[in-house]
Amino acid sequence: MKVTVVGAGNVGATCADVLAHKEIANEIVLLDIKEGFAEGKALDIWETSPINLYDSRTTGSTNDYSKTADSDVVVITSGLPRKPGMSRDDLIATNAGIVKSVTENVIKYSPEAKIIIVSNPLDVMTYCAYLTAKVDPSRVFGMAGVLDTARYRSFLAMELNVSPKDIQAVLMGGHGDTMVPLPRYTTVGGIPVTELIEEDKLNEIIERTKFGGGEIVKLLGTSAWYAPGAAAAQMVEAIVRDQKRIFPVCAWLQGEYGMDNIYLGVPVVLGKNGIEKIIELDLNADERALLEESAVAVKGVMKVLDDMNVVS
Ligand SMILES: NC(=O)c1ccc[n+]([C@@H]2O[C@H](COP(=O)([O-])OP(=O)(O)OC[C@H]3O[C@@H](n4cnc5c(N)ncnc54)[C@H](O)[C@@H]3O)[C@@H](O)[C@H]2O)c1
Ligand SMILES: O=C(O)C[C@H](O)C(=O)O
Repeated sequence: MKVTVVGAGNVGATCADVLAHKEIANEIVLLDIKEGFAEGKALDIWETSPINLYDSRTTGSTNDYSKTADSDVVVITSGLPRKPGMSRDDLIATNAGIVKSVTENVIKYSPEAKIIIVSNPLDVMTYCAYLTAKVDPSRVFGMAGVLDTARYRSFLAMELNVSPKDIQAVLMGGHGDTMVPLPRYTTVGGIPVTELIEEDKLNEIIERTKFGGGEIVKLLGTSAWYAPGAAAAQMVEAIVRDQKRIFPVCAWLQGEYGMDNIYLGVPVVLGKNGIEKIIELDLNADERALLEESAVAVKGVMKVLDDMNVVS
């Protein structure tokens, strides 16, 4: 299996490292526009192979997409990260052009690839890649929910002093402050979370999750990379190993949840064909209202992209 990661910065290099270390693909290509950057990162990752005992091969390329040819999966992480005081949506002006040109090259050299978008603003950059790639939306989707639920689960594990492995959760909506964690669908070792934690404490954790990206930006001066890189790699693994994992993924909705023509985070089955099924939960009125609010926010930014006329 061949996997390309575009953008050899913090998230892209971390993703490539996890893919290699876990032998998720035997051929990993890291590509960046900055001269020598991807080659350097790829070489550094490859030099961990005798220590970490794996044989997946990681190579780098400075903007030469012929090296990425016939990739099975491509992860797009190229673009600016936000700085303190910025919202993810503030990145649209720069990142839309980057995601568009990268997607054109990706699809030219790997016409059959499944494409996972990571660049922000996530839902709208996924929409941008979909408009550019002009392929079935089951093959173009975004990584956000795996990260957002990981944050939620890790905070719950800290609070309850239990293993994060035993916490299952679903989170829906856009990858922004309007994301929708769903306590009704959160369990700890099969026990509904609401039986283990006070409502106030749970609400605090939900709020922390919604602003989890911003919490890291404030601490680091740039955005997170360990959890995002690992989350993207976990999605790649589900595809290349045809695992049929159920993950919250930014997917193109055409009637699901009563919504049309919008990229939004929903639970899906992820396997060798990309998004193999969108799972429709029976949301209650409050949950539906939150999802609709999130969809309005995403639609607003999609319109900004449409008005920019970046993608024809
Ligand atoms: N979806 C998520 O949950 C999530 C999580 C973390 C970060 N992000 C986003 O991912 C993106 C990358 O974050 P980062 O921390 O890795 O940033 P970074 O600055 O460390 O890396 C970005 C890389 O993209 C490269 N790049 C820029 N234009 C390019 C082009 N045209 N072709 C190829 N490479 C190009 C840059 O040279 C740089 O190396 C940001 O937009 C960030 O907001 C999303
Ligand atoms: O917060 C950011 O800007 C990056 C990313 O979307 C995240 O949630 O970590």
